[in-house]
Amino acid sequence: MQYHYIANAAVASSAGRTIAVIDPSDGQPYDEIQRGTVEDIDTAVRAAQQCYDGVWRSLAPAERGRLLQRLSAKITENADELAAIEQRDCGKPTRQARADAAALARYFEFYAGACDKLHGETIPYQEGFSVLTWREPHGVTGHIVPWNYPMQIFGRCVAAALAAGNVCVVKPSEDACLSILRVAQLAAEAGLPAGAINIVTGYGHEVGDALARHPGVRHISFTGSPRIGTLIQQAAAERHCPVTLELGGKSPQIVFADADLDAAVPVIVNAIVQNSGQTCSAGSRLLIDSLIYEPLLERLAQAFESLRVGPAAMDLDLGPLIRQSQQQRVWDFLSDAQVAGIPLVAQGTVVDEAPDTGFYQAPTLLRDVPADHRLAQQEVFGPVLAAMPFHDEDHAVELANATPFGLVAGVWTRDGARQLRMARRVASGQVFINNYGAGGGVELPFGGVKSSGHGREKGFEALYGFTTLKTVAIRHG
Ligand SMILES: NC(=O)C1=CN([C@@H]2O[C@H](COP(=O)(O)OP(=O)(O)OC[C@H]3O[C@@H](n4cnc5c(N)ncnc54)[C@H](O)[C@@H]3O)[C@@H](O)[C@H]2O)C=CC1
Ligand SMILES: O=Cc1ccc(S(=O)(=O)O)cc1
Repeated sequence: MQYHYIANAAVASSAGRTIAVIDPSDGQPYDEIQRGTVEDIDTAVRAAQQCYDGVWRSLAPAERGRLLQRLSAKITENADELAAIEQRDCGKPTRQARADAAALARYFEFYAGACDKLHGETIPYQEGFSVLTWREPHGVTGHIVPWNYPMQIFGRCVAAALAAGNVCVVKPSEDACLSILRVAQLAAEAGLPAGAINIVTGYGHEVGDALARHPGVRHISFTGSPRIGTLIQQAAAERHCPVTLELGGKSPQIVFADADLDAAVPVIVNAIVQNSGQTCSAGSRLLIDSLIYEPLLERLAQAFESLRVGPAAMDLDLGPLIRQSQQQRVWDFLSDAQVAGIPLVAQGTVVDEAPDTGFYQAPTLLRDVPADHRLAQQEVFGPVLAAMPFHDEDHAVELANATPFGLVAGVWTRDGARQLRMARRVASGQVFINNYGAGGGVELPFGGVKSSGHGREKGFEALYGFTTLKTVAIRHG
């Protein structure tokens, strides 16, 4: 049985109700989490505020940094255990689960080093004045985390919020929260004071909504679907609370005829199969120069056909999807493709060892997908790559920008001038030239434009979102 983690202690739901934890590799329940309540959120926010007022706000930034560094070391010491928890909870192949644990440690390491480097400015103003700015924390920050990368997304927002001097209340996904509960225990072992990190589990419409509405929460960071992002922003707007929204995308990989295809093919494949396509920054649209359309599709077909899907512990190319409804969502997209006559180029294989009760989906390559079809417009959040041809650079830009989203783009060309032109013209928060990273390194600011959200996570930039700027104007004499 798992409990909320509030003020460095395990706490049961005030309603005494629980939710089953399902292993996506076989669809069977194996644990229970607390089904939190509005009262549980209130308890957590109060604990956080007490920590902020009592200890956290008066800690020297360098001391905050030491605590975060200690937590990073604890995560590294316990990385195998954390990876094993995440693997079973989310269905991640071993390599991915280990990479996520390493990234979590790296978030705390990076932001530990940033605590004492976040400063304001002095501003030349008028004779007789000194003007300075201070970057002040919001206080209690709320974090609503999805199920696709629980450790990584927890790390990227909570480490930055703490580094900026805030305390955190976290609502992980009801579909995957076990690793986050364990990290909160490690934080206590690392010496973080009671109330600095508080975790309340439960359903989004119950505890997520309560967190977004709580008057004591002064900033919300949310990663998830555009529909829920809108609800969060509306709830926060009631009390003018700032929000950071990371809402996924329909990110294009744009391949010109002069591209190095040997380099591009494995990266294009990985960008859609990593985490079974359940990645906000998945490269889910493939725009191909018509001059190389057929040969590139042939190479990709071979690559897709070699991919194997199976139980997470088998550490194959792909594990299962997170839950049955996500599997159904992918099936619905694929059956729409069939009805629309969109050609299926290639699929990988679900291995015989995969139980029928698990949530498996073979990676699928589709071609000639019309730019206005929902497969080219909406996030599938599964391993489905939609390819389409373009005839020149303007057409490539037009297609790249023809969705409601704008999170990440990949551009493959050897032409230096075109690299820069494309980077300017594509509407997205990140552009990768001749590479593609699922969000890139910890150092690189990450976030979207249009329906992909607003605000930036990661890098130094994230710290600005977790602070508010105070201007102090002193008149002398
Ligand atoms: N950008 C990203 O990384 C993610 C995008 N998605 C997209 O969303 C689709 C649906 O997945 P879901 O799990 O349903 O995403 P979701 O947006 O419902 O869930 C994300 C988080 O929000 C919480 N939540 C749900 N309703 C809420 C509410 N009314 N108030 C406050 N919090 C709430 C959930 O409990 C979870 O912690 C996916 O197929 C994918 O397209 C989902 C997860 C992550
Ligand atoms: O799903 C969105 C997502 C998850 C992880 C990352 S990264 O690992 O920080 O690159 C980026 C986007």
